[in-house]
Amino acid sequence: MRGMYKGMSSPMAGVAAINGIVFGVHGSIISRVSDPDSLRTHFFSGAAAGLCQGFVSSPMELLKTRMQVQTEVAKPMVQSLSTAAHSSSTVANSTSYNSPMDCLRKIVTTEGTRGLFRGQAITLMRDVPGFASYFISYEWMVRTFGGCEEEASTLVILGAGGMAGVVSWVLTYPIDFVKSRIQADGVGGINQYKGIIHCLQKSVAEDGWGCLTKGLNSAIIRAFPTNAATFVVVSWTLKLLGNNEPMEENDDLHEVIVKGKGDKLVYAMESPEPLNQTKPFNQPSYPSLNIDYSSYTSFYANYAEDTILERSKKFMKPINNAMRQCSQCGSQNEEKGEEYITYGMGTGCHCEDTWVVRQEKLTEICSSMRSIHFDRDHQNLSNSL
Ligand SMILES: NC(=[NH2+])NCCC[C@H](N)C(=O)O
Repeated sequence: MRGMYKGMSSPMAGVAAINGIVFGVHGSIISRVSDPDSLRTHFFSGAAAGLCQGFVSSPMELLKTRMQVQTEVAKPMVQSLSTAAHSSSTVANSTSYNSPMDCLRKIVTTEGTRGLFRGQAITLMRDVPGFASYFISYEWMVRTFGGCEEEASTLVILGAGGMAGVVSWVLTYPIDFVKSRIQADGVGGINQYKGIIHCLQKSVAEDGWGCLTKGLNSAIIRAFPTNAATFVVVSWTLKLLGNNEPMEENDDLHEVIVKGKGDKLVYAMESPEPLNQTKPFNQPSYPSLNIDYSSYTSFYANYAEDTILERSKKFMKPINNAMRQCSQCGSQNEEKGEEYITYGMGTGCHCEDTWVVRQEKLTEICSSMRSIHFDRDHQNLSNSL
């Protein structure tokens, strides 16, 4: 049994490093852009993640490919020569590797440092679209089948992650095939292919178009479970680290304001109507808050309402949690953040006390948002604030 896991440690370290880059780059782009929830954002941050990891995965896959082809080509040769010429430097240098490190050393000595980047361009050609399609399809599936990422069940994440891997490999497999041939070529400086196009032409001429999907089945069988597990581990880890927990109110406020969403949220929170209905801006929803809506009109005219809703949902969580239990009658309110936003601050509980606390909170939050907004953009709002 142990033999089946031989040589596992270096690929394992490699996969960890690559996934670290992939999810690190993707996640940090998502958290910095103004529309983190759009599928387009996931597409482009996936592409960027694919680009960054490509510089690590290409040399690593080169070593893997070289280690694998030597088993097919060189080992019998080495074995048959083992008594006579095992020490012969030509054979040892060009074809037989004891370990990935040994392989790396031999590539550098025979092909130079540049040799390590054989197949670099085509790896990027595979991985930029590969990871763009990976993330956009994952995101799309999670939303379609599981509501939103924070609510999606493990089963949905497993399915969406697995399918994202499959989709990305089906789309990029022919490129991967050419990449593998290019990386297997050039051992000891002898080149069969002059470049990507030449390799493609030669392969198709010799083996037919069908060769471009050779091995696709095994790639799919590998991709589903690997990527299902990857996404589950990533989402569990983020949860453990508290990424999806409602943030401290002020952190959340800060985030929202720094990203320039404060004004939108003020509106989102103060609007008692569903945001997708048109509401006359100059009618106060909460007279006690004394907000002059007339000055808001120019601001809200251009807002993408789904963005407001998405952002607000997250923002409302802490408030929601704070308000969930009515302090007067002790009843639990089950509303989701979305409802608070869509229907203003209305809840199932109409206790006077709940209402007062809620309104105080709202006033407090609105005013801190407004004062910061005021700093950012005095021309328009200064009079009303
Ligand atoms: N074609 C791609 N590169 N797709 C991205 C999927 C990457 C994923 N870690 C896998 O190896 O399955």
